[in-house]
Amino acid sequence: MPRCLLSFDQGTTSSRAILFSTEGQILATGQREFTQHFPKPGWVEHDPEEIWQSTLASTREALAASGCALSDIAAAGITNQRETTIVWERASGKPVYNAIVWQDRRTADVCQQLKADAELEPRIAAKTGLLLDPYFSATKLAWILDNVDGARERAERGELAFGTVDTFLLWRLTGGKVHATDASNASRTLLFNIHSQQWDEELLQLFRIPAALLPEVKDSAADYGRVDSSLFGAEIAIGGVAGDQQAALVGQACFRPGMAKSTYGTGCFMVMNTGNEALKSTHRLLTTVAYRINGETTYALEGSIFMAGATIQWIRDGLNLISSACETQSLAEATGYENPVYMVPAFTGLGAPYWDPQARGAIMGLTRDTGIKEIVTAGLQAVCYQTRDLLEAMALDGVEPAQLRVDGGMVVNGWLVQFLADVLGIPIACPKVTETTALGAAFLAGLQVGVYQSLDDVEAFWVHDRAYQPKLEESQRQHLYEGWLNAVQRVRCGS
Ligand SMILES: Nc1ncnc2c1ncn2[C@@H]1O[C@H](COP(=O)(O)OP(=O)(O)O)[C@@H](O)[C@H]1O
Ligand SMILES: O=P(O)(O)OC[C@H](O)CO
Repeated sequence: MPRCLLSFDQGTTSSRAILFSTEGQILATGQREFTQHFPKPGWVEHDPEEIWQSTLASTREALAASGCALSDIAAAGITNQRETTIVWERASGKPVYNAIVWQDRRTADVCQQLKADAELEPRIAAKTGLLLDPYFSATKLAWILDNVDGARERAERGELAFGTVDTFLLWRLTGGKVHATDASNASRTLLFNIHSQQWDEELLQLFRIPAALLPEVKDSAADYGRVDSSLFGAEIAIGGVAGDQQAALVGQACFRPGMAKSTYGTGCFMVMNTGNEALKSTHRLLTTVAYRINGETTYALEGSIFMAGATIQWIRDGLNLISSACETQSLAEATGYENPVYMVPAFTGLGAPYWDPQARGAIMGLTRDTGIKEIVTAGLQAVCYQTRDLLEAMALDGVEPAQLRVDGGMVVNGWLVQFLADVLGIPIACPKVTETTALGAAFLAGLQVGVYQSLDDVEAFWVHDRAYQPKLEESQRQHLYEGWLNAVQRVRCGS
């Protein structure tokens, strides 16, 4: 009986491959960082060939470290940075342009022009659960078709294929045999109707996207073909695909309505399971597909923050105030909660619930005795205040979670997580296995090949590690948060 599951976890800054036991324990990991390209202000690109090579290298590293025979692998799952848009030639598999990354704002003007028709955004939101923002794939895809020589004509002739990163990897892994995505990834494109679960004709026309480009949309646990044997030495069944934040919801075992997780990596993404109801937010959160299994769609509400760990990277690499992210904890401990400095890291505008692409970052409340530690602490606090913004929006939508499960690279910082509990006023739980994104994809793959019969089977594998209880007086919690709201108000440009 095969005893492990392989996960390809293709993130914004690195590609990881993780082998899990069928009980959800990590057996081996491989990881490769790759280059971030910033060709113009507000533009962010990745080289798809580098995404591919780093995926191959990290997988080979994990396979070698695990000592697992390929025949031990029951199935593989793919999870990925979402929205990032790639177009390639069907004949050669060669991309026609770099991947336009989810953070890229080059199509902000296009979105702004479309918003001039006040009825359009609500109509799009009703179909897709999303807003008119450059974050999503549709305007990025249109940009490639309009700016790469001959791309539109070739797309119309059926010579090109579009995909988010899962689809591109699937194409490459299967040797060009499978052009597919899952419903959770499709739901981030602005082209997919989350109610009918189909690509939407009206949206394709609006964004001028030829249907011939599009992949088939499958369940998140489905037959996605097999990894070509030439790549790792034997075929491996691909049984699961999900966008990374939805996969983390699965890896955090948030299977019941009201359960929520928040992932603190480059950005922060808070996702709450809303069951089979596509709950419509009236406070600018996104409605999205959490996962689709056996044709049954589970929906989620999501709040997306663009700058979480990336704020700390900027403090480290842009300002050179620290030499490593882990220094932030002791600096924050030395500063304490009553920090008069507020940082609003709106470097690429503000995401949920403000959706203000024109807002820009600011540091406020500086005095003559402000030093490095206050600025660093303000960076950590900003991540927590932004999470509170999301929680407030969920509460106004009538679905506040009673507890939050957290993961991602930042949650090793105990000060940050305690401050988060204090600012939110709800308990926070960290699991033992924090690679929840990869774990979620592995669970979906295991479900498809019969390692598990249902998601109930994997619930027991979520093992609690640390809990943080809120300790702050309500009045102090409010006082701190009001300082944040005031700071945000000052950087807003309106949207
Ligand atoms: N001790 C720490 N305190 C605060 N932030 C940290 C700490 N360690 C890492 N980080 C931040 O976590 C992020 C990395 O998290 P990770 O989940 O690997 O990101 P991603 O998957 O988006 O590439 C980095 O942006 C880094 O700045
Ligand atoms: O790769 P991450 O972890 O930064 O996640 C990126 C998100 O999927 C973007 O929506």
